[in-house]
Order: sequence, then C-alpha cells, then structure tokens
Amino acid sequence: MKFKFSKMHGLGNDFVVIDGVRQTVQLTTERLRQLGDRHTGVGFDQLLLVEAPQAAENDFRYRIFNNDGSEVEQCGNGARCFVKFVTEQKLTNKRAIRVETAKGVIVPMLDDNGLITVDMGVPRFAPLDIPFIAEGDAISHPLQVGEHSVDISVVSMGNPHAVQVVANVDNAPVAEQGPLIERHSRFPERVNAGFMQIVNRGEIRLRVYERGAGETLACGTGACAAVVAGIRRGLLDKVVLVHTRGGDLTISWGGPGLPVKMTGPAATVFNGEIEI
Ligand SMILES: N[C@H](CCC[C@H](N)C(=O)O)C(=O)O
Repeated sequence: MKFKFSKMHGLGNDFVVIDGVRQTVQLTTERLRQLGDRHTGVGFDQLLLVEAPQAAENDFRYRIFNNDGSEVEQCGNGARCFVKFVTEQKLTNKRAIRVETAKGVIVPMLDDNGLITVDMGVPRFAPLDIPFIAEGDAISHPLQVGEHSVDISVVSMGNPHAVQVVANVDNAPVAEQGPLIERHSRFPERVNAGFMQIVNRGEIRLRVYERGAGETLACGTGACAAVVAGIRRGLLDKVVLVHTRGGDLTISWGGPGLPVKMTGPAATVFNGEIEI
C-alpha cells in the first residue's frame, strides 16, 4: 500500500499525519509498528489518521494511535498539528474546525499569529470516565509505586492522566516511576504519568511519561491534566504557562464543568510518500 503523509510535531511530540479523506489507508498494527520504528520506518510518538466525519455537523474525524499501536481517545499536541495539516493540505478553509475524536468533539482554532487554540473539552475525574480503581472523586489518591507511596491526581481529558507534584522535574523519577505508573493495576486501561513542578501560581514545569509511547518532549493533554490537577489542589490560578522539554503551552481552565483551553504551536517537518 502506497500513501502520502506529513511528518509534524507539537513542541517535539512528533507525529505522522495521514489524509484518510482523499486516500484509502488500511492501518494494521503491524503497519503502525513498521511506520513508527525510528530506525527502519518514519518514526512517531503518535500517528494521526484524518477521516471524514461521522456526523454531518462536524468537519472531520481523526483517529490517534500510539507508537505501540494502541488507539487512544485524545491528543492535545496532535489536535494542533491536525489543524495545521488540514489547512496546509487544503482539506478545509475554516479557521474553527469541529473534529470528532474517540471521546467527543473538540474545536481547534487557527489563531492569526499562527498558534493554535484548542477547546479540549471538560475534564473528568475518577471514577467517572476514567478507568481507575479509586475510593471516589478525591483531589488526590495515594498510589503505591514500587517501594514509594506517591500522591496522584487522576484526571481524564478523554485520555487518562495520573499527575504528581515534584520539587524539580529535572531530577524527577520519570524513568523509574513512569513505566510503573503507566501499567499500574489500578489503571486497567493504563495511564499517562505526569510529573509537575510548581514554579508559581501561573507557571509550571512538566514532564510526562506517556501511555504507549514513553517519555515525550511534550504532552498536550498531559499539560491540561496537570493544570487542572494543580488548580483543584489550590496551587494554581486559572491561566498557566506550562514549560515542557519541547517548549511552552498556555493552558486555562475556569473550573468544574468548564472546558480546558490549550494554546501552542504546530510544525510541519516534511511531506513524504511511503509504500509498505
Ligand atoms: N499517549 C497518550 C496519547 C497522546 C497524548 C499526547 N501526545 C498529547 O499531546 O496529548 C495516551 O495514550 O493517552
């Protein structure tokens, strides 16, 4: 099968993006793994497949696959790259685009300054909408990780996040605890593990060990989940600058029942064609 694709990234979180509207693309797990291999394939943290919408009032549907082949509900950096892709590929000339994901419709918007703002929807908490064996909708939960008990906030942005506060992200136990939290038995569908350093009430530093991809240079839904967790813990105000290893995002959340807004960049690295 031969098809065109774009290689893109959102703050170093990198994607292969495929037009599944004008091309017919059958993605098997094997093909996903081949494409995602950083030595023998193209390489990506996630692959985004753009398709026609299922509901007439929407503009597109897009499917999100982690590097390990698992299909997931939501991707923040991917949503920004999606907007840039459909605009550059002339699949639409709209500025605000309604796109269906596995967990609802999001509305990314191309700003005049080239940044992209995405309404990432309303966050939800355990045990609603997130497969987590919890005592209830607490602000945080103790979680036994190896020989340590860590205090996590559990937030769903459509996809599940377990966020903890650390003194300094530079020496946070991301490599040690990330895989243990990702596959913890209390997360039957696995989870993204966030490590957040509070700089001040309007600024954090964040590293995320992503479900199905390992640590990435940035995680958009992870940034949303971390800010929501920090606000719920009383540590952050409503608008927060999030420093990831790949660059900065601005995240805002007005509180329970309101959507999270994310603003940041997206970049196209190259366009290619592949036969696999
Ligand atoms: N690894 C995530 C999907 C990608 C999310 C991330 N790349 C983002 O920008 O939100 C998961 O399994 O839920």
